[in-house]
Amino acid sequence: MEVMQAPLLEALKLSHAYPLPGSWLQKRGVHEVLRDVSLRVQKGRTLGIVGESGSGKSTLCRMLLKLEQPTSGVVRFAGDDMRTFTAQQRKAFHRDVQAVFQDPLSSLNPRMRAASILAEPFDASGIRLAGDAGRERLAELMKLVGLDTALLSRYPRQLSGGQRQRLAIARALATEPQLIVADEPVTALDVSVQAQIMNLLRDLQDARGVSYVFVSHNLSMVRFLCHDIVVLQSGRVVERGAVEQVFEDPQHEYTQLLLRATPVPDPDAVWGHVERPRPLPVVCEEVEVAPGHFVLREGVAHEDASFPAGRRECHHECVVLCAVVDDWPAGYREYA
Ligand SMILES: Nc1ncnc2c1ncn2[C@@H]1O[C@H](COP(=O)(O)OP(=O)(O)OP(=O)(O)O)[C@@H](O)[C@H]1O
Repeated sequence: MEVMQAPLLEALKLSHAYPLPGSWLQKRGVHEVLRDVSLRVQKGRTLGIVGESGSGKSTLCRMLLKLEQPTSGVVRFAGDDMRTFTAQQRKAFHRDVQAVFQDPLSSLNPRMRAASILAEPFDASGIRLAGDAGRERLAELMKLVGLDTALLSRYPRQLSGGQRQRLAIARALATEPQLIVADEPVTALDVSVQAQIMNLLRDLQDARGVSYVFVSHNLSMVRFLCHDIVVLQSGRVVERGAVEQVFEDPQHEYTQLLLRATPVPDPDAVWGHVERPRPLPVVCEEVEVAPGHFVLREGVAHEDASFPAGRRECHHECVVLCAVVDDWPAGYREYA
């Protein structure tokens, strides 16, 4: 049985398909990106989403952030179905759920100084920041993410990559959100800065009880930060459960493959080998192999009109993470 604590955010059987080029008029052909994805984010906990490039992680994040509509399925925040949000619920949602993306240069307005970037979420929530109290609030945010207040007058391009991502995190924290969806927040950073940002995220969670959805290719980081994990292959959840349980006893061969490709601090290990996962069977069903630990297994065939006719296997280019770990920073062992 799954732990029955009311989730902060819940996705139920989310599917998403993009129309193939030229298909609007002809009404045929879709690129199915996600299929029947279910997940839960608990209060004060972190859910990791992993999977190869193109498996649908960012699309899933956009749907959780209400930036994109699923083709079918439901997302609930604090028990409320996003499809039927009132204007007031929508406003509260955009205050309570924030995002941090991979590339802060493209997510931060290049024409705004750091102070205006941090003040923006307050404006959007109708909170007036003025005078000393306003300056103090911005200084508090900067301090929270370990940035010097002198940087408030800088433009994003005048900050280092690590400083920019700290600023993006500060902006996400401005409205005191309950959930931050972080889509590969450290991937674009120098490896030595990655550990600092990972520690910052964890400290912020300890201090503020914020929940995270954390997307990463790096399973060591997922193990460091996340409590629960969802493994995506070709847009389907092949395994989900508590991080420790899934890492200690991975049941799906794709999860096993990802874990084999994860760097471990073993100087004798040979890295750089790429293993390709087998395509998912056409018919699958989710099985609970241990309490709260779910695995996608080959299921019994049945007619499914919504599935593109003739499709037999995943059409993504499935390339598994290839870990080249010559230059791991000294802090790496903290993740292991
Ligand atoms: N707007 C779009 N229109 C059509 N196809 C799209 C669109 N956005 C994404 N896709 C396709 O959906 C699939 C999933 O993309 P997505 O970006 O969600 O994957 P991902 O797991 O986040 O990949 P990565 O790890 O490389 O960021 C890909 O095949 C991608 O080409």
